[in-house]
Amino acid sequence: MTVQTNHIKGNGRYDIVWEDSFSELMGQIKKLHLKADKYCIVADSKVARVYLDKVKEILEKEGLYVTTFVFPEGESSKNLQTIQNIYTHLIGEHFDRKDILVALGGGVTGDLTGYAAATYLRGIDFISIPTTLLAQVDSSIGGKTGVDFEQYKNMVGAFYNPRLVYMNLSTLNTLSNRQFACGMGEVLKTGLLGDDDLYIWTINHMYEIEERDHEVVQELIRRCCEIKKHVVEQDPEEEGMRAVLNLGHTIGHAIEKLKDFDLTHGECVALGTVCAAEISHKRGYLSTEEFYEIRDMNVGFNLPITVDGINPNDILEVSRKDKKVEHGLRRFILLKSIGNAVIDDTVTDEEMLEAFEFINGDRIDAE
Ligand SMILES: NC(=O)c1ccc[n+]([C@@H]2O[C@H](COP(=O)([O-])OP(=O)(O)OC[C@H]3O[C@@H](n4cnc5c(N)ncnc54)[C@H](O)[C@@H]3O)[C@@H](O)[C@H]2O)c1
Ligand SMILES: O=C(O)C(=O)C[C@@H](O)[C@H](O)[C@H](O)COP(=O)(O)O
Ligand SMILES: [Zn+2]
Repeated sequence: MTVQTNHIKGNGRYDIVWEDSFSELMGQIKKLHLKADKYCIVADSKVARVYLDKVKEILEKEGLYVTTFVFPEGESSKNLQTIQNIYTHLIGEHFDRKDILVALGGGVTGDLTGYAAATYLRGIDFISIPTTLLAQVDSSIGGKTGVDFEQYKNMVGAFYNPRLVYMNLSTLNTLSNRQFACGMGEVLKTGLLGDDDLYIWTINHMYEIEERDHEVVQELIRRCCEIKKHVVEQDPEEEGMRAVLNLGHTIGHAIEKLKDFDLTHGECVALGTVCAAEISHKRGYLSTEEFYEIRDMNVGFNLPITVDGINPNDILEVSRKDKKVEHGLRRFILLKSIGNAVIDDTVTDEEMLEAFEFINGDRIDAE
């Protein structure tokens, strides 16, 4: 599948390749006719232990010079300090504008590597090898790169596309159940915002997904990629409708920050999606059955339905600093129906507080 986003600075066109091993990686890279002398593979400490040597060996077999940059795993590394460390490494290795970064890992690695690629020497090429479900269904596509700043999510970044997205689906075999569930948070979001058929198909295949049935997971990833491609090709730099991909993220990002990144991104998105569905239900867009089904799907896919230790007023405060705030108004993503998300800037503080109460574990525990 090829993503075509012509008017993004950098490279707007790239192939997304799904394979079950790394065996086709070099062939795909050769197709790009890159003029690089050097490759730097960026990976977090956990992914490095499992996959770094394999990918390095594949590149080195072609006589390429390969260096590696490994950072401590986790969201707490997604910051400007790690970006600076990448620059220092690249300068030390004399990387020039023809040389290549390779993001090997999950969304954190992709966001960091993409941003380093967008900014080092005003932009060098990068290749993405996503290894988490979340990265394969969402973050490796669409060119959003960046880092957190003062723990505010993705506050600094750039739209910058890779030259190639190479998915080796067998890497999911080593993913923990919690990280697999994290990816499911974005999968459920994707169906809800853009494809009711995918949403229903996902529910109907809950058992096979839980078992990580190869065929089913492969189809799941392809379908999510199709939807994301469709959205980002229409609005590559989020001037309008791309914001629907942010379903669940207004409250989700606030929870992520307020919980000091103890919850995964996908868990927070899943909680935020319940809140968005609650507001959509109160407004009469979703039926009571639809709302409760959305909430209960979190349970079905090992995602939370409550969070504790958060002052609801802090949700309001943090979400006022959301990137989607325009002219002081929060832009919220609501569900007009299953599979049809809309941007709405009329959601009030009261609606948000009421929705949060639905997932507020402190309140629910006290009952
Ligand atoms: N750019 C985008 O469009 C976009 C979209 C969605 C999310 N994101 C960002 O992505 C990040 C979340 O991504 P994530 O959930 O992949 O987190 P992550 O990159 O931190 O990976 C999660 C964990 O899984 C481990 N891991 C990765 N691949 C593995 C494998 N194959 N086997 C075993 N362990 C493996 C990692 O070491 C890490 O501990 C957040 O920062 C979020 O903001 C970005
Ligand atoms: O690609 C997009 O656009 C998305 O919104 C996908 C989200 O899942 C992702 O978490 C993204 O990083 C959020 O973007 P942000 O601009 O709200 O930080
Ligand atoms: Zn997300």
